[in-house]
Amino acid sequence: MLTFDNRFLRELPGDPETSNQLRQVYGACWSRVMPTSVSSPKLLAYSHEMLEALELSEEEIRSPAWVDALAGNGLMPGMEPYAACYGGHQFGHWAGQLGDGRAISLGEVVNRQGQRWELQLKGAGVTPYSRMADGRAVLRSSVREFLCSEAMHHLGIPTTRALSLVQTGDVVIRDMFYDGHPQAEKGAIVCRVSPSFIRFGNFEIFAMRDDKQTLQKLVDFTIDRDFPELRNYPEEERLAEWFAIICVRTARLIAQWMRVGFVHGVMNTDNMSILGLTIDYGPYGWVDNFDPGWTPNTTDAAGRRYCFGRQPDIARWNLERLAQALYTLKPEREIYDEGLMLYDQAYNNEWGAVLAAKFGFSAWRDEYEPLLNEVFGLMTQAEIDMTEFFRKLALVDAAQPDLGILQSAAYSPALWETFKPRFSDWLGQYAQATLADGRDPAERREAMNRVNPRYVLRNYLAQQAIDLADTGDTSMIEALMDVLRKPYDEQPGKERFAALRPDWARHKAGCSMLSCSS
Ligand SMILES: Nc1ncnc2c1ncn2[C@@H]1O[C@H](COP(=O)(O)OP(=O)(O)OP(=O)(O)O)[C@@H](O)[C@H]1O
Ligand SMILES: [Mg+2]
Repeated sequence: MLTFDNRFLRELPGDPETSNQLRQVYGACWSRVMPTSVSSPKLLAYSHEMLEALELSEEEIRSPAWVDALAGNGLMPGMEPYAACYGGHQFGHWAGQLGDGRAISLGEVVNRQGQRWELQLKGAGVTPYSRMADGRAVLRSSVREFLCSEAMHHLGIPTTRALSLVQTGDVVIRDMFYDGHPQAEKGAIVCRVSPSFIRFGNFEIFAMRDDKQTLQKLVDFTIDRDFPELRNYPEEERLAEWFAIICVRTARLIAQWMRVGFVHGVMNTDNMSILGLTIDYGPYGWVDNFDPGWTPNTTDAAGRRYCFGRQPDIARWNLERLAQALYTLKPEREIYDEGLMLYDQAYNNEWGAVLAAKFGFSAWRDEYEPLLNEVFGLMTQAEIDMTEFFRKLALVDAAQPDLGILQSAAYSPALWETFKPRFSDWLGQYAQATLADGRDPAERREAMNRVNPRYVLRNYLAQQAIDLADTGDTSMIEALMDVLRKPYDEQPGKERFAALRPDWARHKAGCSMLSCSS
């Protein structure tokens, strides 16, 4: 049996109304709301690692009572469902009240080690924050959220987690491309888990409404619950230090996304975690052929606001919005200028370290910059697979560099032929720099393989798992969970999960273009 300690609900002001009727909620951080029941829940998958963290057994999670709870059909003792109130800047514009429109928190579990894990259903029915939508999620987007949450964790990237994936037995109507062709899809619910689901937007909403009292309460609460290192910090300096920590954590997060080629797809401020975790796996994607301009999100295709290469700038822009909100409490510009400067610094340091590690250098040196810019440009023009390129680069012998090793990362034989001479020049310079660095070759290779994953959740792989799951076959979900558990290991026999995007997937929906309709 789990121990619940629902601090968010207990310590923060709430909405007195308990119906799920659509409304603007003022002066409250949450609204109590019951999940809407579903017709025939079926547990499709669960995370063993998350079970362990929660101290739950497989037997328990498979039990009818737990499956019901994970589907929104019942509650386990201690659960007190609620939806949080938040706002957000979407695509650069203030969007007003958003809130958990289809996410419903069940409560905060504290395990025997004292770790706090909030459980949250995504797709559990309408809440006061559902706006025009149905509170539900489709199987395809739920499979993607479930798999990627755990894959990111195994890659060592800060993220919200996923405990379970449940099919509801009900259909959900979605117009996937917003082109007037709505279709019935299978409904599903993911149970997400995180120490905190608080977003930048939770603070913004109160600042925008000039509700300083609630904002102050939320800030104090967040620091106390989620930033215990600041509890004994002198009160006058606490807010500044807190903002600085958020900036640094965000910088680290984004540098890690860039390291593995993860593109979030919708970096609105309501999708930015105060803890610097990856949150909201919607129209995200993994870079196949390296391209800083690539965005997986069809809604973003024209402006490319959230494309791969802009993520560091967008994160900073989002931090500026958080600063703006906190300014209403403490109007001292220096606090925020200092924090944002720390963001720039932390990002540059972290990114330098990431680049050095990816290319196998013992440390970052500014003189590497032109060399790396050159190869990034070549990779973009020649359509080179990012993941494969870095794994193969580790095999290059700096004493006798052989360009042939890298060829398997090329999508187009014709482009490879065209760019071969330039790659060859580049490889010569890179080999020189590697020799000058003087690292032991075996150590270099091993270190590179610890930061350059062999296996990532390639978009087409997730789509294959979805297509099978849609027929009732969850074997590929299992297979992917298994291989992505050790993303940096070679895993003989699993090579197919490292294969480059096949041609059929190049422009297929779900494989290179993702819709926000989920
Ligand atoms: N089907 C839906 N029903 C109700 N509200 C929705 C639905 N889809 C999205 N929303 C709400 O729209 C807002 C923005 O959507 P966004 O796509 O960022 O979120 P999301 O994918 O639902 O969730 P989260 O950020 O919780 O992972 C949020 O307030 C979200 O709760
Ligand atoms: Mg969201």
